[in-house]
Amino acid sequence: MKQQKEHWVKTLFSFAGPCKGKMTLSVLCAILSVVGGFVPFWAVYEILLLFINRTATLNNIMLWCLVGVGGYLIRVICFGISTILAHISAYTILEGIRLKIANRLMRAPLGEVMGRRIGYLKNIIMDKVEDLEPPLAHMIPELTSNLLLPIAIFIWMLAIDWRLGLAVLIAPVLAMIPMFFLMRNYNSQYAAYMEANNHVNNVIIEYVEGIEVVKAFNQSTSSYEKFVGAVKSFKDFTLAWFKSTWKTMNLMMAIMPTTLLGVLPIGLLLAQSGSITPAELAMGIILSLSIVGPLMKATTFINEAKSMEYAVEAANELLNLPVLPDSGKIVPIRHTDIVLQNVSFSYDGTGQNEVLHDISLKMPQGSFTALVGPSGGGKSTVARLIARFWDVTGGSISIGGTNIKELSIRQLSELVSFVTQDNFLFNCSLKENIRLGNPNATDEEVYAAAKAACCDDFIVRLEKGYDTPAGDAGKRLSGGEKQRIAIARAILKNAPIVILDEATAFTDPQNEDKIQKSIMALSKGKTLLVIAHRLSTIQNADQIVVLKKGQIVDCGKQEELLERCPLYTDMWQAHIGAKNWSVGEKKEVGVNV
Ligand SMILES: Nc1ncnc2c1ncn2[C@@H]1O[C@H](COP(=O)(O)OP(=O)(O)OP(=O)(O)O)[C@@H](O)[C@H]1O
Repeated sequence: MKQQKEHWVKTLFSFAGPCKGKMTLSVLCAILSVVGGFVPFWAVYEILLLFINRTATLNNIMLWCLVGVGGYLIRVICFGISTILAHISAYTILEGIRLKIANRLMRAPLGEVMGRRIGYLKNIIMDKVEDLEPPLAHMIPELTSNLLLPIAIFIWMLAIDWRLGLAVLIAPVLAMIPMFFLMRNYNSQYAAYMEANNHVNNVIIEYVEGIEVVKAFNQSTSSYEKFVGAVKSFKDFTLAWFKSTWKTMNLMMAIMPTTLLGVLPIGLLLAQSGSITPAELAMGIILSLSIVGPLMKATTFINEAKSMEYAVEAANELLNLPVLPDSGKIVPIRHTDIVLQNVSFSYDGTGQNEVLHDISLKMPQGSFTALVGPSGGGKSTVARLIARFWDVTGGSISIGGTNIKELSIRQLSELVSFVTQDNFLFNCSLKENIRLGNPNATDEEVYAAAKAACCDDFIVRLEKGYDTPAGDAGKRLSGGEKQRIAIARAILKNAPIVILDEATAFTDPQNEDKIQKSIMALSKGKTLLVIAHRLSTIQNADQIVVLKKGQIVDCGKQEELLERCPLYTDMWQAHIGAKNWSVGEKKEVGVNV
């Protein structure tokens, strides 16, 4: 069911909980600063009165000067405090949004997160959320004073004489006419601007993320041209928008400050007729001039509010990621048979794009199952569903007789070790990277796992050995070495179910033996599911499941499949042919994965 869209302001302020007090205080200080800002005007008025009434003495002039300076100090200090509190509140809100996004990413189905590009996630979590800071931090003190000040001035002028009050409105009201024309297409123009902006962002991210491929295929010129094209078209778009608005914008900016055009003649007429005193006229003129600055500044917040709206909406995309339901229950599991019962699945949740159709399969505890089949057949999808990266759309998956949805996500992750070819190393030492498999493991246990995974030899050769930061080591480690570290991690985790998704992808003649040994160490006595294109690595499996177009074509031991499954026979022959062709004299490894 589609969620009803929450207004962006509501979303934003739902993060203001921890700083409500500070925000309120910030508003109060902003109001005080506006009040303080009036005191100098009042002091000037009183001094004018002293001169007009011929009662001015050095003492009373000094007194009013002090009052004026005092008011000004209150204005400056309160504005400063309000700004500091508003900044603290803004950063608290930003922190709240980022933490909630991180939390949502953890609770969302893993596939939802992995389906998004790193650049895209970084752009939202860092850049878009950061876009909120300047308007948020400045809105409270500045917008409060920029709106309150003109209102208060208007009331003051009404109090002097209602006609003088109305006179000060003439210029702002006239300025509204070009403003109205300016705002007619504002929403659609801003949307187009954001689209152009996102396009540039995407091209930049693609350019940086894909730089390896670009260089490898010598496409740097065309990629650079695409990049330059995007930047140029963004410039053209913004300039065109600017050009289409600058006349109306300048007209508005020209009219807005002309408050004197109304106040001066009307004020003079009123003074001449005796309705207001000369001091009140002078005061009216000063006030009408001081209304201009704040009004002009207030209009800039229209743009800022729009940019906030877009930033919150971008953050909302991640804040509203679906959450994988977590039963939170720890269910006693007596065995680790994995059973897929009539499993169907589509990545978009619709029946039309199903990638698995009614799959039933049993992987008994301690057995070795291999998934093979043509590319795109659904092998990785089956593996990911067992690890619950997504939930099945039909049927069920159970471990030890319990539907995996009934297990807490933590329990399931303790039951399953998932090793893929994307072996991410965190920015800490290699030792800590291996220890991620079991944070309570001692150093000795880490070394033992590394030895079992055949990584000890290359790690000790590094200058700092196990303490080498993964960032430094990562540049020097081969794909196969990184993979063995991931396997060491999984050995340390010692989960009863092991899933290897293309884990032998980096196998080369030098590495194959070592990787196979490490996999053997990892999978001893475990329920093992292996996805492999290299059929020689799975020929001893207890059952080989042949998957094609999301359906099980056949299932059996290698000998059985070679006898009755033409698809498997073709694949095997292609593999043997390719292997003989590629490694020639290399001895075939009889692997018991
Ligand atoms: N994140 C995803 N979103 C949408 N569709 C996906 C996603 N991942 C895979 N698919 C689609 O699901 C189908 C099965 O893909 P899957 O990766 O499971 O196949 P596979 O048999 O493991 O392929 P290969 O051997 O090439 O890795 C394919 O059509 C693929 O395009």
